[in-house]
Amino acid sequence: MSEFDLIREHFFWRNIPDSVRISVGDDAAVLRMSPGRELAVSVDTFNAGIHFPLDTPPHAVGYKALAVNLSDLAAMGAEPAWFTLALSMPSADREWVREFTQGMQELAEQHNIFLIGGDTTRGPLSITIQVMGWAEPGRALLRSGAQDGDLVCVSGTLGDAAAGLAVVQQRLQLSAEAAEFCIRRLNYPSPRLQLAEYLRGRATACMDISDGLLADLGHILQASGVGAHLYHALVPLSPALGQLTLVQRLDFALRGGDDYELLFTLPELHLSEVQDFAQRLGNRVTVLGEIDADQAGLSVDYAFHDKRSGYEHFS
Ligand SMILES: Nc1ncnc2c1ncn2[C@@H]1O[C@H](COP(=O)(O)OP(=O)(O)O)[C@@H](O)[C@H]1O
Ligand SMILES: Cc1ncc(C[n+]2csc(CCOP(=O)(O)OP(=O)(O)O)c2C)c(N)n1
Ligand SMILES: [Mg+2]
Repeated sequence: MSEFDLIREHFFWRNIPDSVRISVGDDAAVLRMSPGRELAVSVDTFNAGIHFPLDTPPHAVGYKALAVNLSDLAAMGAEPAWFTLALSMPSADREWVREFTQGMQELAEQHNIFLIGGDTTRGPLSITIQVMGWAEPGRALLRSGAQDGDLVCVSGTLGDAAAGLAVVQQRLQLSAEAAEFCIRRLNYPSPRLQLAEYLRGRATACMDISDGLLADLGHILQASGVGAHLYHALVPLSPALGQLTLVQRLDFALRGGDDYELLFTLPELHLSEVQDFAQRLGNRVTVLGEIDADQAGLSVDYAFHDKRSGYEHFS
């Protein structure tokens, strides 16, 4: 099957939204801008063997490659609009591409984001997605902005995906039920777009957790020029991790990464409304600590056995 057959079969999506004048099939997409709004843009690469195990089902690869990018739009409090897809793969495996596109399209439909173009090449399996979305002028959620006394909050539970990866890589054994839950959390992260929208105008700083809580909270603290105290007993853990030792659980939850939950700072007066809203979405929001402007960096009431704070590509 040729490159162009693949593109025609899988990447020409129907129901083109009004905002797209020219989509897949020309030299560039042409988009209708929305006056009075700001455009949020982010790109992330997803490499086989680095970002996902080689034997990950193609449906999950397509889903997650888009999910991690939608999570960046959520982290900014932006509304998804369009994305481009650069796909490199060793051969034109029609069935593989079909399942990959299905996974991606399922999530794209849920969040109203449309594929407007891309590139298809031969090479090691690698997916690069660029997402674009709308932000209200001056109201995007930034990493800077955390204030003394704000609560440090997180959505969902942490460490499930890292435990799922350890199970897939046969470094960890869990009960069949717990293993299935954690592998699902690894392969099908949920971008927290609705919660993020509610955080606009309430949270003072926000990001998504990709590299691990400690590493990513470090980015908020640095961008905001403040420190924080974190209490390890408050970290939200799913029942699936209940079978692990404390050291294992905290390692996955604090430094494992791949969570794609929201990490944000919140003035205390907004806590109960944010928690109620999260609960209505079937999610939860947990307070892990507080911002302290007089503190240098992060203090955690737990002694780690090494200095790693999260996932880092080049160390
Ligand atoms: N090669 C690059 N060229 C330009 N900017 C980059 C490059 N790599 C990363 N960045 C920028 O550095 C910042 C941090 O990147 P990253 O850690 O990938 O963020 P995230 O975890 O949100 O994906 C982002 O603003 C990103 O756009
Ligand atoms: C095979 C495999 N090894 C390791 C991981 C764990 N992992 C890979 S990348 C990553 C962090 C996120 O990736 P990055 O490229 O840093 O994303 P960004 O921070 O740019 O969003 C994690 C936790 C994985 N998911 N699969
Ligand atoms: Mg990145």
